[in-house]
Amino acid sequence: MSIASTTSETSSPDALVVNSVSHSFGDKRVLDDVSLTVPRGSFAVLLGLNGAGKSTLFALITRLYDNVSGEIRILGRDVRRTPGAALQRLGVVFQSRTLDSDLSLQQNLLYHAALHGLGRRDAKKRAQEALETVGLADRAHEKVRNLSGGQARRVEIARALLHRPSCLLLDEPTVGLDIGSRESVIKIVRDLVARQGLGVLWATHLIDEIAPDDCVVVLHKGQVLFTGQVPELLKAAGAANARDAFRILTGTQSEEDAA
Ligand SMILES: Nc1ncnc2c1ncn2[C@@H]1O[C@H](COP(=O)(O)OP(=O)(O)OP(=O)(O)O)[C@@H](O)[C@H]1O
Repeated sequence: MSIASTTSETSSPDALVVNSVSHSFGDKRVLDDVSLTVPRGSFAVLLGLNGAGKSTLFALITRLYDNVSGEIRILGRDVRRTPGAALQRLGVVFQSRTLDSDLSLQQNLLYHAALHGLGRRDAKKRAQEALETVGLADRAHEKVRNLSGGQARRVEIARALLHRPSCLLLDEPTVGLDIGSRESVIKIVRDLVARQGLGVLWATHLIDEIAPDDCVVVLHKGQVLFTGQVPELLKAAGAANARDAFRILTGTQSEEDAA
């Protein structure tokens, strides 16, 4: 990840650019001049404790809230000026579960595809492909309520891929999952980056989800404290491992601060 942001539209724009974005709820400033860039084909980790501002940033990127300051671009398209074109290139897995448990996996996906204006036949084909990508094609006609938490997350990833986005946002996608399910979800997303060149922004408070060559953005109390790869993080903090580096940078001490 580069700190320098691509603010103009180019022939090969970054998957996501957030440039000098701030946000307040009333008097409370929860994001303060936040900038980050996720190039295509890269896995970027937005690392922050509860309350750091990760979900608020996601709400601004997805236009749930309006960014009144700064600039957000998806594949070069400004989300405020050209929201349709920008959001068309974005897939999102939100923190809270949003599948209909009384519908089958395929029905959940077809419903979402219809919202994106996909025709029925195309939607069925894409739904099958997306379920194959997450290893659940053989469960397409089962009800979501029969799935484990990790499997349901994988369906949400499949759903986020239906309209073939170039940028994928995932907000704490592994919370509440056991170790095996977490690993499977992370692997699916890393494979999407490696094989399909998606740019991924993965928000988490779990330091052990970071791989050495990931781009890491440390967000703390609404401010970006660090942007770069793990070796630079260790160097910047003078620490032996990422957990210690995070604690030093954020001034947090206790074990439970960053799991
Ligand atoms: N709608 C809101 N109104 C007022 N304050 C809010 C609102 N949403 C979030 N906040 C506050 O903004 C700050 C950032 O919250 P946010 O949910 O973005 O953090 P987070 O990093 O996603 O943490 P978590 O994982 O716990 O959701 C917190 O102090 C939170 O209490």
